[in-house]
Amino acid sequence: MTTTVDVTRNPLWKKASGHQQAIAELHLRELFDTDPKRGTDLTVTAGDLYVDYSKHRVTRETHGLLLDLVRAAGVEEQRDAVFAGEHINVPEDRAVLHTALRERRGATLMLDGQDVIGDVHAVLDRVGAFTDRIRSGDWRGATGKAIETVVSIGIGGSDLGPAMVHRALRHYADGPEVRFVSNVDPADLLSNLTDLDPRTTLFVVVSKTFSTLETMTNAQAARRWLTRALGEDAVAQHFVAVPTNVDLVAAFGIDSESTFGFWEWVGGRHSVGSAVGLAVMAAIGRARFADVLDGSRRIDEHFRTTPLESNAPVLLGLLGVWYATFFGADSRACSTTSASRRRNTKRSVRRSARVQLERCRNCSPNTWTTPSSGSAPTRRLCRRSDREVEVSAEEGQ
Ligand SMILES: O=P(O)(O)OC[C@H]1O[C@H](O)[C@H](O)[C@@H](O)[C@@H]1O
Repeated sequence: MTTTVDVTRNPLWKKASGHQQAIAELHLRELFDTDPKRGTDLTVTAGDLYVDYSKHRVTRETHGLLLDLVRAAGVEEQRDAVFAGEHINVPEDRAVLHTALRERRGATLMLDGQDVIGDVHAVLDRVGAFTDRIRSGDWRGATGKAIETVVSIGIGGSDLGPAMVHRALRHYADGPEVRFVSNVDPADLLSNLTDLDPRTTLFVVVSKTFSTLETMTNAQAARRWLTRALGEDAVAQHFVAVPTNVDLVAAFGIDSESTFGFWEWVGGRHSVGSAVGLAVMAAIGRARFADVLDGSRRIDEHFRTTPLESNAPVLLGLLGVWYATFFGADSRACSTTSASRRRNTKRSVRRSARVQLERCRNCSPNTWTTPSSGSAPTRRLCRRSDREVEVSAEEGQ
């Protein structure tokens, strides 16, 4: 059973707050002058990732203090509870097992009497076989034409994961074109359909409940667009479903053979490793999709087994808490490096902490990301915000 600890009542919290006040005005240059080895020591590796947090506003003392807080908060126990399939989603009384989606074939994890890993691979195999058929042109639409475009309809957790992964991996895409529709404003669907041919279009309706208003409204509109051109019988060849609630799918007219389930114990964007990622698999192929799952598993293993001191997800999470809560930086800008990004960093680093918080007000900052460091929104955020902004840089290719 997992318990929640109010770490803000721990004396360590006050200590961290005092420490923040002591170092808040220090320039990064001073931090390097007093600790020249921080550039190599305040770094960790996780799989292929090299994480350098030496340019952040932390010292070795900050590192130690924050890790003490992590231990006091019981993060290690909570982490182990995640991997063990305990019901850490307390309000919904559910396990949170996205890690099971990338477990190796043959591993075992029993959840409520059911072998979760066996189920995961059975569905991945079906999705793989289906997307192979789409990619090879073996799966035909109602008029006998191969599928050229896959339109994934979903919202929230049933859209964000696949849309993000597809965007990140678009340079590996060698299958049908993939588009994502989530907005209930009909303009979103219509603008995506306007240049498509119903004869070569396949819709993937992704919805855990298969009853979300936005998704079902868009799915019904897409169905009308298709059946107006090809007739009711075409639905079976042009629609597939990714639900947990299989019963509602049949009523929509989607075949059970074209229904790829997922589970109550996975939620949000992390479900992309399941059948929710079907459109991504269609775009990049099952082998590359398996590579994504392998990489995710390596990070899971790192998170599960690496001591907290050099545990990348823990340290990056702590940086978020450090800035958001102790510096009052309620926004985080992530950007690739370049001269203009460096200017933003300097400006942000110069900015002194304006808000001192005694208690956790905002443990999770808003994250602003941009593929190009020259991006106007991030620049504007840094220049106009009267709050601290955490700037993290990702080295461009
Ligand atoms: O997958 P669905 O049941 O269609 O739900 C899709 C989304 O609906 C809402 O936006 C919820 O806030 C999200 O948490 C959920 O991911």
